Amino acid sequence: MAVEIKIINQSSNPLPGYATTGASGMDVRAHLEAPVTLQPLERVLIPTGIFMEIPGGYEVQVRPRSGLAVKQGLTCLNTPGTIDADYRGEVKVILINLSNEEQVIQQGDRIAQLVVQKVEKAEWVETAVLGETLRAAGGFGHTGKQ
Ligand SMILES: O=c1ccn([C@H]2C[C@H](O)[C@@H](COP(=O)(O)OP(=O)(O)OP(=O)(O)O)O2)c(=O)[nH]1
Ligand SMILES: [Mg+2]
Repeated sequence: MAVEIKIINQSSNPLPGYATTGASGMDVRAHLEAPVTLQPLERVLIPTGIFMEIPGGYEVQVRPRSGLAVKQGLTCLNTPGTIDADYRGEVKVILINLSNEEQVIQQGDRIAQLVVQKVEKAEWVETAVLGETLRAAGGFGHTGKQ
């Protein structure tokens, strides 16, 4: 499926891109004038230098990269981040350091991945009665119990 995304890259970074032909997400890079250091449990808003025009009916999700998570304890705090189709500001990534050591983000580091998704819009239809199911109101780990 082809989705047109307009990206204005103000940095010297390459455009976000799929690392392999089968990749779901395009890796996106930090756009920094100086390295950013995160103390344990510190969160920071990292600019990417990119702005985009997402077609109506789509969104872009900002997701963490597993390599950063397992090696450095860095993840996106609000995962998946939502880039709305009508957003024209700079895409930013909220990173948090969940390791117990200081972590440094350098200019050009691949900090997250962008996934283009179709968005369905729903309308509420008010009703007094909901359809019955076996699960009913059970949730939050209620299955599999004796
Ligand atoms: O990881 C993210 C999440 C959001 N945004 C930008 C694009 C998005 O369209 C806008 C608003 O995001 P969201 O709806 O998640 O935040 P909010 O707290 O509800 O803010 P708003 O009231 O502006 O919608 O912020 C990012 O750049 N990165
Ligand atoms: Mg919002």
